Amino acid sequence: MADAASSEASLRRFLHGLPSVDQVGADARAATLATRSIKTTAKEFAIDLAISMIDLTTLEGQDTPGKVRALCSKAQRPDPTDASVPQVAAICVYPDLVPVAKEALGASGIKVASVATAFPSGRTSLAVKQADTRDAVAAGADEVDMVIDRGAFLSGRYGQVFDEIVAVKEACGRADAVEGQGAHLKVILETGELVTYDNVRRASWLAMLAGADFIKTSTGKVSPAATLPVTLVMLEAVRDFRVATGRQVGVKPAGGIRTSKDAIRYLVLVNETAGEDWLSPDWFRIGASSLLNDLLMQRQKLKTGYYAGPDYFTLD
Ligand SMILES: O=C[C@H](O)COP(=O)(O)O
Repeated sequence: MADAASSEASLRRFLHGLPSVDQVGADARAATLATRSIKTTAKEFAIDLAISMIDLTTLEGQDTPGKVRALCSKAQRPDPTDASVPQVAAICVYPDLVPVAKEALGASGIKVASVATAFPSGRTSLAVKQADTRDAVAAGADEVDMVIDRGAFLSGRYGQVFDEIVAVKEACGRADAVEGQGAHLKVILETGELVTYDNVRRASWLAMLAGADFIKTSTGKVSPAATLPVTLVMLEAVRDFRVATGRQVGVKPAGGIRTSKDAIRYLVLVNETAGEDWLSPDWFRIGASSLLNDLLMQRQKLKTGYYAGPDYFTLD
């Protein structure tokens, strides 16, 4: 395994030596798991678990400190009338808004995740990507969501992608942290641009070999974003990577996940593919800008028997 990362040629040999993904099989398995029904009690549990796994995201050019502060209050008390609703896992913002989120979240325990490395395209020099990352971490980001260079990956320049991830991981280190305790690094594969499931599997392994703490499907800016079959392939990769190396890596589908039904399908997929060890916000996140309200509505329906309607909750 250590050999795999030692040179461009061995990296290529290793990645192309991974078993091919059975695309029809992956699609069929994801579709079958998506039809699995769960009991009401399990649904209540699943909704709260899904809320606790959300990276509540705003990544718009028009974002303002005020919007981020509102999102941070929502992250801490998703339903102000019901203190039993769990808080979300993290707030995900652009780097310049990290200080605002950090201050608003205080000691809540909610993480601040920052996109970096010229998100969403990733098209800039490595020096600028590292500076972008260092800035976000210096401003207090607990987690960094970087994008890989899809152009380099699709051209087969795996060593370049590997080295960039290693360099960004280094930039995640904090001056005041013990070695190995910098910001957590989520590596966005942008699977909607990777063309094949084999590429998704290779990119997952490449990112993990280079030191990713999480692998993430998408920026949310490219279609298709997260899908169940692609997430299935990534969950198989983290499962197999742990068997091979003993190191556990998390998974984050992001983009286009808007309903409780979708969120629960992802949880079933995690349970059936990687296993229970991944069913926690430490190892599975859902990147979403507008999923939370639907989860709150379904939660209230389960508890009271009626829907409160979207106007009852503050905007996502
Ligand atoms: O990382 C999260 C995505 O950017 C959010 O995408 P979404 O707006 O489709 O939920």
